[in-house]
Amino acid sequence: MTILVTGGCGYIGSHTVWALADRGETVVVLDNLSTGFDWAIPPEVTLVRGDIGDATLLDRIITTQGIDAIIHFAGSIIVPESVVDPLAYYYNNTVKSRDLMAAAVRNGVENFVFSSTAAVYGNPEVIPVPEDVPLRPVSPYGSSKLMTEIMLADTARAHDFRYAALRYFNVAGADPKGRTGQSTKGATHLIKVACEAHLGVRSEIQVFGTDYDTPDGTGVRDYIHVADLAEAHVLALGHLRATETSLVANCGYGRGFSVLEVLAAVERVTGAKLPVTYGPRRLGDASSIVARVDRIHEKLDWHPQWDDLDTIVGHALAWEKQLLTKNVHR
Ligand SMILES: NC(=O)c1ccc[n+]([C@@H]2O[C@H](COP(=O)([O-])OP(=O)(O)OC[C@H]3O[C@@H](n4cnc5c(N)ncnc54)[C@H](O)[C@@H]3O)[C@@H](O)[C@H]2O)c1
Ligand SMILES: O=c1ccn([C@@H]2O[C@H](COP(=O)(O)OP(=O)(O)O[C@H]3O[C@H](CO)[C@@H](O)[C@H](O)[C@H]3O)[C@@H](O)[C@H]2O)c(=O)[nH]1
Repeated sequence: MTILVTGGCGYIGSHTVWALADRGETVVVLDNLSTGFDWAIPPEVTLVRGDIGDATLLDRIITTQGIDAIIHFAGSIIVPESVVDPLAYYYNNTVKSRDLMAAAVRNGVENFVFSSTAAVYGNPEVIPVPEDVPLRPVSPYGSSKLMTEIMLADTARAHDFRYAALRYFNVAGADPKGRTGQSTKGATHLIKVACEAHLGVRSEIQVFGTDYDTPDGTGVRDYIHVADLAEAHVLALGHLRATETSLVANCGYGRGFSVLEVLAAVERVTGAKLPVTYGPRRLGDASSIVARVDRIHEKLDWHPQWDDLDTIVGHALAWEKQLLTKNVHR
């Protein structure tokens, strides 16, 4: 049984590929390296450089490699970019996910794990937000992922096909063993940007909006360590194989931190003041999103190991220092 991991050279994908390899699973990665890195995965894992929209390539990989499951990370991930160029997001995230699902159905692949997002909730009325509230995304990015979830549910009703849609909240940190991390150039994620600002890779970090309806006026998010998220994928795949039932689950810790609390954690971990400026709200940003997490604990028996903001920041910072010496963006 071989697992096809799309987007496996990216941030979350590479952590999951390492986690699968650590457990002796056989993995094939399909990645077009638009934002991923070939060195981010274990050397023994097969990498096919190509696009998830390439039906011929998908048929060839699935039939020649004996694929029984797909974990689908490949996609475009920047919320404000999706506001500026929505059709690019619907193409890469929605249209091409449809192509990948069609290849799965055509070739009899019955297990499909999908990277969904807290962005499907928009500005939820209930916080922590459970999975079964009405979904009202506030960005094309969130809509592109919701449309994929809808296609997955319809496909599972029509075919021998089951899926896990994992709704990630804010993913941060890096492999505790230092084998991979978030390496994207020009990343927009708060903890990575703050670590870059600390190391002088950026001149400053700007707080986007101080007038939200939150305790300190800045956006609140549920930050989850990427290694715990990778483990959730391993468990979700086990769930699909063992129970043959689909699952939609939030992936977070169930508690929120504001932007200012995160920046304070970075200052605590580094022992240095950050160069902070204050600006307007960013396009497409929700005010506050925190996960309700009963379901993932109950269905997957998930036991997070790294639920601590300072630990997440520490691992992110250690990786950022490695990136400086690797000089990957030269
Ligand atoms: N990072 C987060 O906080 C977060 C939160 C929620 C959901 N997600 C979702 O998780 C998934 C992975 O995100 P990430 O942070 O690792 O991003 P990433 O940009 O590091 O990884 C995406 C990977 O997919 C590849 N890719 C993109 N389009 C492709 C295509 N058409 N064909 C083949 N490969 C393609 C890229 O080269 C890259 O390796 C995405 O689907 C994203 O929407 C991320
Ligand atoms: O330089 C920065 C970067 C971010 N923020 C704020 O920090 C918070 C978190 O922002 P960011 O780290 O960019 O994450 P989100 O915009 O919340 O989106 C992430 O988390 C979503 C799930 O909630 C995923 O779907 C997206 O892919 C992923 O980019 C938000 O309030 C931002 O406004 C700043 O103030 N300054």
